[in-house]
Amino acid sequence: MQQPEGKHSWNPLQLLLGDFPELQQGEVPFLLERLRLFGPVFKWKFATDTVVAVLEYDTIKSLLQHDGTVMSFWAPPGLQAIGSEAGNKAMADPSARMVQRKTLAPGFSRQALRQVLGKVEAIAASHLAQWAAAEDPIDLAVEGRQLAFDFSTQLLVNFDVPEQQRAAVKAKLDAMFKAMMAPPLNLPGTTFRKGIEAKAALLADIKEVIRQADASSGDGASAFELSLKSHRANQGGAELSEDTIAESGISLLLAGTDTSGGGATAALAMLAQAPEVMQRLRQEQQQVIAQHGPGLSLAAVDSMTYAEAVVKEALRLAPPAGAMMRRTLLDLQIGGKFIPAGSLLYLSTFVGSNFADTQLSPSGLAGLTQRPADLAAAASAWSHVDHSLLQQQFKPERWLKKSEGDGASNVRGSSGLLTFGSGPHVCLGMSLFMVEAKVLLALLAREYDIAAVAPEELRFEQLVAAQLVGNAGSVVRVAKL
Ligand code: HEM
Repeated sequence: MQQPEGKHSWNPLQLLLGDFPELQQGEVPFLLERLRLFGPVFKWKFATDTVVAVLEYDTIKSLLQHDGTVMSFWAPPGLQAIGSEAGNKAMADPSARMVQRKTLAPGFSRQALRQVLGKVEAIAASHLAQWAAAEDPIDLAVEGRQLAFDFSTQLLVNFDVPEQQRAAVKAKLDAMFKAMMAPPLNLPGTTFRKGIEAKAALLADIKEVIRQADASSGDGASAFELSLKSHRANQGGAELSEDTIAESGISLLLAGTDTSGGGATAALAMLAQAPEVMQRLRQEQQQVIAQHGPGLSLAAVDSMTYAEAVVKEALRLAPPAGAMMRRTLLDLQIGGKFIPAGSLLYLSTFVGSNFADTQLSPSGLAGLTQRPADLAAAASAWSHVDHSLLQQQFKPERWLKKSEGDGASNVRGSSGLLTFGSGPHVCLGMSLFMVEAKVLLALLAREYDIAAVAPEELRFEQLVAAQLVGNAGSVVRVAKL
């Protein structure tokens, strides 16, 4: 059977600095150009490894349903080197990964969500009030991350960082995040070394939180504490080391902070240039209040189907995690190509999701590959998601059932979003993020208005994850109604 084709070039200097040169041209043109040349399954070079890229929605979705059986998790060397022993074991061994997931799950249950709902509302309300009180327009790229930092530290590990220490704790998380993506060169001054040092300092901070939690009544309601209880129960009462516990808290912070920040930024940025969507959000809130009263109960949040559609649509167009990496455990045939066991897979959920859209092409990616001119046009249009593309593409209705959606097209049903992954390892924090984002949008729609200062400059770059860029483009005003 045919092997996947592909060619690549890479520059060792850039590799040392932690860059992936081909992606610097923009992820979408790069991937779509190779799609044109080699089809939706092809080889390319990701750092020092050869990777098989898979771009097609149905193939990605179906592979993810067999996660842990036909493929296992894979992380860049920097992440492995900075990760914990337990985390690395879980990455390499699918059954250990599943045990880890089951241990964490109680922290993300409905009961856990109900317990943190009041905190979610208080954090969202305080950020909205600060934004509205600001004299100057606010920079969403910064503010979305600040908001996510508060959500993460307070909801995930109950780590209520004093105002004057926030910048320092955030800098530690940022340094760790950068190190995970950098080559693992443990030399003075390297990005990697800075991450190792930041991790040691953060571990000490989190251990202090654990000591305080253990000394208190012990009925804290963070995802971390609930997971910890289940962790201890699974160990049959055996004591876990403080290091293991603290590492687990750090993993939650890493998994949930930048992702949520990117998601919140994307949703707010898109709303800031879509007054008709804000209008519809307000109408939904009037119905929610009529049905559930003014309080934001979990039932009220569940009933916000339009707000949920807005969040999904923002995550489709500007995904905070645009691809997933795996190592194949068996010889596989993917898209007619032979992929031997042990190969690395790069599953582009961004391309998979966006080019499955029937509005873009009647038969999704397959239709595009048959018409090279369309493919070139798509590559150029999607090299970055900007104001004009958002105007055409930002259609939350596509996530509603046909009866609710004013006849708009439906992307592979409302479960079609690939931004949180899919299958046995779908994002564990998905429901928590949805609650955070829906509460934020509900409060925004009820009490405020948001508008971009220069909507035409709004732009998301797609470089593995989507990022809001451009000064004027990321600046918005939030005003009390
Ligand atoms: C917009 C926000 C978020 C996005 C886009 C996102 C995306 C993802 C994706 C794509 C995966 C699958 C990764 C893979 O299998 O390769 C994942 C897994 C995971 N996410 Fe999220 N995430 C978000 C928020 C959160 C939050 C708030 C948490 C809370 C801690 C979280 C915790 C996790 C965990 C623990 C996993 C691993 C699940 C497993 O391995 O079984 N995520 N996330």
